[in-house]
Amino acid sequence: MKRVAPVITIDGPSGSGKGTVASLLSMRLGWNLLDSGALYRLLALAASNHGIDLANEELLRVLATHLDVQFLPAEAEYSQRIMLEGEDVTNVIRSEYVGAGASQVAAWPAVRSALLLRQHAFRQLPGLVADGRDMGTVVFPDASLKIFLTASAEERARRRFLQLKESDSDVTLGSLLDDIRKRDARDTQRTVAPLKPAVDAIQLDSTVLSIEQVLGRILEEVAIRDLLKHSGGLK
Ligand SMILES: Nc1ncnc2c1ncn2[C@@H]1O[C@H](COP(=O)(O)OP(=O)(O)O)[C@@H](O)[C@H]1O
Ligand SMILES: Nc1ccn([C@H]2C[C@H](O)[C@@H](COP(=O)(O)OP(=O)(O)O)O2)c(=O)n1
Repeated sequence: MKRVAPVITIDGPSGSGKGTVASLLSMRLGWNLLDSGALYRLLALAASNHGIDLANEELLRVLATHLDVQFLPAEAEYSQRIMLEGEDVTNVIRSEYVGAGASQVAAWPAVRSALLLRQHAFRQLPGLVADGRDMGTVVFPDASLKIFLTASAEERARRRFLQLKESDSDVTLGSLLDDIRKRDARDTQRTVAPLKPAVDAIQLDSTVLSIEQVLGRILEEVAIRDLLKHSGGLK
C-alpha cells in the first residue's frame, strides 16, 4: 500500500514565529515546506501588478488558478527563493503592504478553494511542515501533529519592527501594532477558514520563548509521536 506523507501543521497569527520555526523544523526533519501565507502574498502582489481590484473575487479566483509561482530550495540558512512570473519576489512579498493585501484576498472563499489543490501538492514523502492560518483546521485536518503558535500582539509587533526596520525606514512600532491588530481581526473574523486552533492542536505561547525553545518543544512532540520512524532521524 502507498504510504501517505505525514504532515506537521503550524498555525497562528502574524509574527508568532510560524515561518521561522516551520523552516527550521523542515530542515531538521529533512521534510518539505509549505509557506501557505506566501501563496496569498503572491496573489496580492500579482493582483497589484495586473491592476486587479482586491474586492473582485471572480478575477482573483482566475488569477489564483493560473498563478505562475515557483518555490526554489533554500540556498541561504533558512529561506526559500520565491518567484512570481519568473521574477524573484522573495523580499518584496514580506512588506506589511503586501501582507495586508494577502489578508484581504484570503477572505474570499473562491480564492481559498482555488489555492487548495496547490497546497495539497506539497504533501510529498518523507513529510511536510505546513505553516499558515488553516493548515490544521481545513487544508490538512488529518495532520499527525498540529501546533497553534501565539504571542502577545505587542511582542509580535516588536519582532516585526526589528525585522523590517533595516529595509523600510518608514515603519514604526505603533503603526505595526495597529497593522497586526487589524490583520488579526480580519483573519479571525472571516467566515471561511478563520484563524483558530484546531480542536486537537497543541497551543504554544512564544511571547517569552526563544526560537530554539519553540523548536525544542515541537521536536519533543515529534519524538513522542515517533514521526521520524520512516525517515532516518534528525538532520
Ligand atoms: N520566539 C521568538 N523570539 C524572538 N523572535 C522571534 C521568535 N520567533 C520568531 N521571531 C522573529 O520574529 C520575526 C517574525 O517571525 P516569523 O517567523 O516571520 O513569524 P510569522 O511567520 O508567524 O509571521 C522574525 O524576524 C523572527 O526571527
Ligand atoms: N493559510 C493561510 C495563510 C495565510 N493567510 C492570509 C492571512 C494572512 O494575514 C496573510 C499573510 O500570511 P503570512 O503567514 O505570510 O503572514 P505572517 O507572516 O503571519 O504575517 O495571508 C491565510 O488566510 N491562510
